[in-house]
Amino acid sequence: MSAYPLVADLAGDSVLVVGGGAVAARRISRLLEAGARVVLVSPVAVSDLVRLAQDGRIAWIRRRYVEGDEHGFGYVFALTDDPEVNDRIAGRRGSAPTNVATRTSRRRISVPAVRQMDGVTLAVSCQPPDPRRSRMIADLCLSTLSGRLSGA
Ligand SMILES: C[C@@]1(CC(=O)O)C2=NC(=C\c3[nH]c(c(CCC(=O)O)c3CC(=O)O)Cc3[nH]c(c(CC(=O)O)c3CCC(=O)O)/C=C3\N/C(=C\2)[C@@H](CCC(=O)O)[C@]3(C)CC(=O)O)/[C@H]1CCC(=O)O
Ligand SMILES: NC(=O)c1ccc[n+]([C@@H]2O[C@H](COP(=O)([O-])OP(=O)(O)OC[C@H]3O[C@@H](n4cnc5c(N)ncnc54)[C@H](O)[C@@H]3O)[C@@H](O)[C@H]2O)c1
Repeated sequence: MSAYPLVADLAGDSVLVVGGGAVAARRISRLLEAGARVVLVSPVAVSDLVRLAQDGRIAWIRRRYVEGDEHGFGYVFALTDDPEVNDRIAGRRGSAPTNVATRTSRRRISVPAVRQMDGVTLAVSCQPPDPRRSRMIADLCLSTLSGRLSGA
């Protein structure tokens, strides 16, 4: 894939996240910071997500994904540990841009390694995906820029 980077304004947008593991917790934390309304579909969730649901910060539908759940959402995150389920969600005809956590040819949007400081967002992504390299480069950029950004 030749990537086309975008910066999205998700404030007030409804986003569906399927799967409630560590990857979902990471994605949802950033989605909430961006002001998105998160609906989680998952039979089980990690403790951070259970707490967010208890506090009313996300809506948690406590069951497995059912075909059609993605209807009406602007963005979808298929983050279960079952690549077949994730691919099925991403492959639905007419569905919203979908992020897939497992290896796939159906990932329409990708999540970069992100670092933020002084109102600047750094986002690093590799094609093909190489999360460790992305993380390493993002950290390197951050330490290089540290203390040098204000006023720049
Ligand atoms: C940057 C970061 C952002 C984030 O996730 O928040 C991120 N992965 C992170 C961590 C991480 N990822 C993985 C591990 C486990 C061990 C390891 O390998 O180290 C860990 C470590 C951990 O979890 O701690 C394994 C893994 N990742 C992907 C696959 C499937 C594949 O390769 O297709 C597999 C194998 C799964 C399998 O076995 O099936 C795919 C993707 N991971 C991406 C992003 C996107 C491409 C980024 C790029 O452009 O390079 C993409 C395409 C997903 C997407 O877009 O959703 C974050 C660093 C956080 C930071 O420091 O900022
Ligand atoms: N993209 C990335 O950055 C990245 C990083 C690490 C791991 N991974 C891969 O992504 C997947 C998810 O990682 P994780 O650590 O969050 O996994 P996890 O096993 O902790 O969580 C998976 C979640 O999916 C839920 N689930 C399973 N089947 C479901 C279904 N049919 N409908 C709804 N929910 C369902 C489970 O209840 C669980 O909450 C793993 O397969 C892992 O290999 C991706």
